[in-house]
Amino acid sequence: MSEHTYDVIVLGAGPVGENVADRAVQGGLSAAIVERELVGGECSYWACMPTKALLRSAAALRAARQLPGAREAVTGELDAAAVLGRRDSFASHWKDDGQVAWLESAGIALHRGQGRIVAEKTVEVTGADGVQVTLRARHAVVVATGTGALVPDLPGLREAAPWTSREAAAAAAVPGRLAIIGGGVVASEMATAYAALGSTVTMLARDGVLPQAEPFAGERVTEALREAGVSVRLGAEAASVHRDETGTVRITTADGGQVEADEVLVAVGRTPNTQDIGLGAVGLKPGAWLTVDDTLRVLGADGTPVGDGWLYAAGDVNHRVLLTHQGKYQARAAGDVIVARAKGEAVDDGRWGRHVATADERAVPQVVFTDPELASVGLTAAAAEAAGIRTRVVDYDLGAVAGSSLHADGYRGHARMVVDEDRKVIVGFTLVGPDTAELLHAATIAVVGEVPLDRLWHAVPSYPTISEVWLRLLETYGR
Ligand SMILES: Cc1cc2nc3c(=O)[nH]c(=O)nc-3n(C[C@H](O)[C@H](O)[C@H](O)COP(=O)(O)OP(=O)(O)OC[C@H]3O[C@@H](n4cnc5c(N)ncnc54)[C@H](O)[C@@H]3O)c2cc1C
Ligand SMILES: NC(=O)c1ccc[n+]([C@@H]2O[C@H](COP(=O)([O-])OP(=O)(O)OC[C@H]3O[C@@H](n4cnc5c(N)ncnc54)[C@H](O)[C@@H]3O)[C@@H](O)[C@H]2O)c1
Repeated sequence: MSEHTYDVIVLGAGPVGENVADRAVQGGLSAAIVERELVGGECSYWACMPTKALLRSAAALRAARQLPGAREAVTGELDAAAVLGRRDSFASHWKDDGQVAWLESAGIALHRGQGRIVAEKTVEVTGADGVQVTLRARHAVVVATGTGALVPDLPGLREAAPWTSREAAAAAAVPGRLAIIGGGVVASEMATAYAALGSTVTMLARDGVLPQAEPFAGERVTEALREAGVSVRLGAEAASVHRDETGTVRITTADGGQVEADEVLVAVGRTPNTQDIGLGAVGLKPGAWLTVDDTLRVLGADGTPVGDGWLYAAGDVNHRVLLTHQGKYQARAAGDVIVARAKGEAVDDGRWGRHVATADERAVPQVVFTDPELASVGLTAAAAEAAGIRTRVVDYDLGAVAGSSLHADGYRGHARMVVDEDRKVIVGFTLVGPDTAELLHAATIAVVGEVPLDRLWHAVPSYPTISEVWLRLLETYGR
């Protein structure tokens, strides 16, 4: 068995693993990455990129149809085959040559195969051909193995060969009827996409639509999905699933109802890829989420770093935030702190320090690419109150802003800012409305920068943009 030694070994070449390795190399260390499927991970081939490609053309068509002049120029229907074709190219046709070339240019070694931790700072890689290689780390091993779709133990579900987010993202054809179990982010985005592509979509949203968001956002998205022809069944719970010999899937709901479909998508959350990575060798439970400290070191059952602190976990697998951008943010902190510790340099682990992922706690931005989009950062009003913050909630009708009415006829949307009354800073901001995604970063800066409200009066939004909602919210709050 061949052996190699590197300063840092990263398990998983998703967006997070790639970024940890890159930071380590940029800091002067050597790094290797282990990948069992495609370099680029879930995000590139089965998640962020292909799903957003599935959604984008329909959003552009809707935008054109809301404007006289443009509307008349758009006479046809959405070309589903062309959308799927564009999606294929955004998934790089499920080939990772481009990302492998990037790894090479970044000076990161690649070992293909399943990586398992077999001892302290030691990883064994088993290639598809069964050949094993041993990798030893001088300083750190980083687990960035991400997640897979959670398939619940519903009678008949597995036998019915359900779609997970992977099949929904990579489908070669649009099913006539699509049933979706779940009401979260994947369910809402895929209901939006497939309804636009021509499927008859039924959504069984047991816990509501986008229940983690501000309630007005979930309500508006529900309304829009229904306007788009989706049957949204709030509170409906799938009890059993059966696919018959003709291929038709029948879902029986807890209240005895039935839904028929050609495919059923299960979108009820994620499970960590930690089942077969050797966690038992370091006293951790296989299949569990990895708990980390603020510098992303994995903690054992006693709450202290595993070993002398050589094991790190970043991205989805640590369950802090399951978003690519936030995982990459953790990766920058983890890569840099590994370098600092390796060189004996000071660790900057205070709040908002270089080596911690402080924003994970209360300043996470997210865009849900439904139509209308939901863009949010920080805490909802309910979460802020639950955290003991004395809040004031300020709402504004996004459609009443001059820039919105210019943007699209009949523009509908809503904005909310949640103010910490003791500190007079914004702790949460939510926008729901067409094309709000690109407005979000201003709010992220305000939340992370803890910009005082009285200073925000001097941040003047351009006229006539949708961003003028900032001024309207401040006026509603009062000076
Ligand atoms: C349908 C869908 C859409 C999404 N859209 C967005 C979006 O628009 N924006 C956003 O920010 N987030 C989105 N997300 C979330 C995003 O995909 C994840 O947060 C992100 O992929 C996490 O990156 P990661 O590197 O931690 O893990 P992953 O991307 O899952 O990468 C982990 C890698 O590790 C490899 N691996 C696992 N185990 C081993 C092992 N033992 N040995 C070797 N290799 C291993 C895997 O093959 C994989 O390549 C979406 C998720 C889904 C499901
Ligand atoms: N645009 C984006 O940022 C984007 C897009 C897609 C996914 N993601 C991320 O990927 C992750 C996974 O998304 P997801 O939609 O699978 O998870 P999720 O946590 O967003 O939603 C899962 C939903 O399923 C419900 N649920 C759980 N068990 C159920 C059951 N047995 N029956 C019916 N409903 C059940 C939950 O109440 C929840 O609302 C999320 O953390 C999300 O942030 C992000």
